[in-house]
Amino acid sequence: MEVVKLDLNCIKNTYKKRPCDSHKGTHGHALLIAGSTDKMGATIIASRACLRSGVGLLTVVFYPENKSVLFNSIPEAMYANSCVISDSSPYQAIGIGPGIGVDEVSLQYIYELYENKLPVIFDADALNLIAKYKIDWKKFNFRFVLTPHLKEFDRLFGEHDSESERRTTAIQKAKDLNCVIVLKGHKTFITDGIHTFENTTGNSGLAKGGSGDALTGMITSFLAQGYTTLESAILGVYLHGLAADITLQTQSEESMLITDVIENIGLAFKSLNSEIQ
Ligand SMILES: NC(=O)C1=CN([C@@H]2O[C@H](COP(=O)(O)OP(=O)(O)OC[C@H]3O[C@@H](n4cnc5c(N)ncnc54)[C@H](OP(=O)(O)O)[C@@H]3O)[C@@H](O)[C@H]2O)[C@@H](O)CC1
Ligand SMILES: Nc1ncnc2c1ncn2[C@@H]1O[C@H](COP(=O)(O)OP(=O)(O)O)[C@@H](O)[C@H]1O
Ligand SMILES: [Mg+2]
Repeated sequence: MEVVKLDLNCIKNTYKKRPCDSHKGTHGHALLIAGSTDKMGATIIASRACLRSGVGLLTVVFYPENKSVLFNSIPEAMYANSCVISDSSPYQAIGIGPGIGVDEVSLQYIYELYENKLPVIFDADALNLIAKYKIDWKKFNFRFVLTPHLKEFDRLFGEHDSESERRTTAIQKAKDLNCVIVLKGHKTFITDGIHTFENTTGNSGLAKGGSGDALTGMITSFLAQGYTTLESAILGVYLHGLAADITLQTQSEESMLITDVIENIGLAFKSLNSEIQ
C-alpha cells in the first residue's frame, strides 16, 4: 500500500474555507473530557487548541475543584459535569482522554459512551482505559479516531519490535475496527485501513508533555465542524505540526512550549488560506 505524504497539496483538498455568513452553530459544538486534579494542564491545553481550531462552541467536563482555574484560563469554554456524556444530543463530537487517569471513575466515562452516536477521538488515558479494562470494541457503535503514541499503541495491540510492524498492525486494526488510527511520533502515520498517510510537518520542539493533548483538542474541533474522521485526523496532524514549524521563527526546538504552538495555530491557518486563494 502506497503511503501518501501528508503535505500542503493533500491538505488543500481536505480543508474547507469558512463561509462568510456562518454563525457559531455552523461550526459545531464539541464536548471535551480531559484532565483531573493533578493534570488540569491537559484540560487547558486541549481546550485552547480545540477553540483555536475553529469550533463554534466548546463544553468541557471538569472536576468541580478545578472550576475557578478553568473559568479564568478559558472563558470561551462552557463547563459541565460528567452527566452530560449520557445525553450527547447538544454536541457534534466528543474528545476524551488527556490526563483523565485510569481509575474506576474515569472508566465510567467510557461506559457512558456506549449509547453515544457522535464521532469520538480517544487519546491518552482513554486508550489506556480501553487496554487496562479490556473494553470490547464492539460496544463502540459510532465513528472513532485513536491517537496513540507508540507505548499506548503497544498497550492496545501488543508489543511490536519496529515502527514498520506497528504501521502494518495499524492498517489491519483500522480495517477490523472500522476506525481511523493516528500512530503518533516523529513522522505520524494515519490510516483508515484503506488509505495511509505520513505527516511532513512538525519538529522535535513537540517532543514535550502536552503536545498530544493539543492534537486531541484540534481533531475534536474538526470532527465537531463536520469533517469526517479521516479528514479530521489529517487536518489536525498537519496543522499541529505546521504550527510547531511556524513557532521555530520565534522559539527554538528546546524553548518551544505547546502554549506557543497553540498561539501559532492561527498563523498555520493563515498560511493555508493564503495558498488556497
Ligand atoms: N500538563 C498536563 O496535564 C499533562 C498531562 N499529560 C497526560 O498525562 C497522562 C500520561 O501521559 P504520558 O504519555 O506521559 O504517559 P505514558 O502513556 O505512560 O507514556 C510515557 C512514556 O511513554 C514513552 N513514550 C511516549 N511517547 C513515545 C514516543 N513517541 N517514542 C518513544 N517512547 C515514547 C516514554 O517512555 P520511555 O521511552 O521513556 O520508557 C514516556 O515516558 C496522559 O493522560 C496525558 O494526556 C501529559 O500529556 C503531560 C502533560
Ligand atoms: N520529534 C518529533 N517530531 C515531530 N513531532 C513530534 C516529535 N515528538 C513528538 N511529536 C508529536 O508530539 C505529539 C506528542 O504526543 P504525546 O506523546 O501524546 O504527548 P503528550 O501525551 O505528552 O501530550 C504527537 O503529535 C507527536 O507526533
Ligand atoms: Mg498523549
